[in-house]
Amino acid sequence: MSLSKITTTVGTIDVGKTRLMFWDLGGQEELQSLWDKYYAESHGVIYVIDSTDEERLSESKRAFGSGGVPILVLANKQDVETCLSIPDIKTAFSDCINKIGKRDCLTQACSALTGKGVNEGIEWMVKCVVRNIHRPPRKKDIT
Ligand SMILES: Nc1nc2c(ncn2[C@@H]2O[C@H](COP(=O)(O)OP(=O)(O)OP(=O)(O)O)[C@@H](O)[C@H]2O)c(=O)[nH]1
Repeated sequence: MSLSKITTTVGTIDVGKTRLMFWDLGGQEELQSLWDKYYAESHGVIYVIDSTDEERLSESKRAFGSGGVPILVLANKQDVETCLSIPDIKTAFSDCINKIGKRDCLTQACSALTGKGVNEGIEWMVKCVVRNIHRPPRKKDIT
């Protein structure tokens, strides 16, 4: 595999007094073994789902990791008329309930094209992370 496929991009966003650092992890199956290393140091996980691609939903489901940090599912491309609705997506993910467990989880409709719904999702994540400040990620588990 070429190195450029593994490299992750990092971005930072300040929301009030909170600074969020993002790692963009590739979704390809051969990269998924690396995810656990990132999960172990993360305070939250955001899954960006393509709401127009029903076939790849099952792929996203397989990628759903277990753990204790909040999960934001951003159902992207909601501007496309034929997209899956939020109830459809929630139904598709209903068998992931065991992996979600007791942690916070939100499925938020959004469109990267128009920007709609993105802020709502990020603000929700900030609230969860700040509230969990005494519940840090599983850093000790890193091998
Ligand atoms: N209509 C619509 N198109 C979108 C939206 N978000 C992304 N796209 C389009 O979907 C295509 C893929 O977008 P990318 O941002 O390259 O997706 P990606 O998952 O980051 O792709 P990788 O480069 O493989 O990681 C592009 O043609 C985008 O313009 C959206 O909210 N609405």
